[in-house]
Amino acid sequence: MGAETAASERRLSKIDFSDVNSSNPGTRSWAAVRARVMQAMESDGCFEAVYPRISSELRDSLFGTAMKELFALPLETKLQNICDKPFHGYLGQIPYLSYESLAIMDAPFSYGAQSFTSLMWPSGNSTFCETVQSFSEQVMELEETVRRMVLESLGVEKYCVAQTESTRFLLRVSEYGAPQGEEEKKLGLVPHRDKNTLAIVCQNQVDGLEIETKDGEWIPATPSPASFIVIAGDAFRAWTNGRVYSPLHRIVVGGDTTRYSAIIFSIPKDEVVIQAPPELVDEEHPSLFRPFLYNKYVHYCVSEEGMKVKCQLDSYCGVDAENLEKQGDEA
Ligand SMILES: O=C(O)CCC(=O)C(=O)O
Ligand SMILES: [Fe+2]
Repeated sequence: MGAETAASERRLSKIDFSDVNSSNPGTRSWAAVRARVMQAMESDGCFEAVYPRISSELRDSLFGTAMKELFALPLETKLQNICDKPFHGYLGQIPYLSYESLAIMDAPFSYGAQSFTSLMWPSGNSTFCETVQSFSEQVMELEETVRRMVLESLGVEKYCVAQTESTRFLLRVSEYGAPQGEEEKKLGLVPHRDKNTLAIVCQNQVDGLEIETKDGEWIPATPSPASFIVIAGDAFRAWTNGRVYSPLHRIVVGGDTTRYSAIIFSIPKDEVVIQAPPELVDEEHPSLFRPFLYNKYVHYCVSEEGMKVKCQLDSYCGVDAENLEKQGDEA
């Protein structure tokens, strides 16, 4: 990968949520953080959120115990994590990637955490179940805070509750094996854009996530131990009529230490039509995307045709390339 991954001058915005209280969104610190969130979502579709409310003990029990126990299970047990929806089950055994990953649907809720736990450990593992559920529930709060801030910035916060009601939350836990002494860095996950609304990424203290800026520069995410990386996906880009950007990102691993990540994805329910609200479409902001069904879009993305195109959202439902180019020039 060599020069392509050379350290970049640019950094992701680092936004401190310590003084932000989601049950009190009227404060001055809320407004200040909100302005920075919107700016980052427009320019990069991504930022680092400092969020010390999630304790280091909880992170430690997730990364130090729960995930290690999970990935140490026999492959045939992990392979039981199947789902007919793309990206909703076990991923791994891909020859050129040192990557293995499991998806826990509805992890913030006890029924979700419990059904996954009993699939992996039929005789039970209550510590695993509680750790996963409690972590996911707390990260879900950060997701809702970020999403509310974006909607408020755009003057469409009245849609917040309905959007949450048509959202499901999935926790994806992943293990990226270290190249172990090999000099070259290795690809852990291919460049892609997320299809869903938002992803809140937490990692053990091993870096590897890189995000491409609009000008094609790859910037490494180097989150602090109390930070999360927030990444916007295509569904949010479409719903905001292109105000929010959905960046390409990839994982590159090096060194001797295994990287673990735990990501809460907010995902529109299958039957949800993704369509920008009328307030976000006007003369200055012509409609960029045709309305689409979320699950049909995801199936397109994994189809032979969808895998070939550079920007899946534009190809699938972009109104016209001219508007998109204009938007790119203004950015
Ligand atoms: O593991 C990470 O840090 C990010 C992985 C990712 O981009 C994904 O699962 O969509
Ligand atoms: Fe991703």
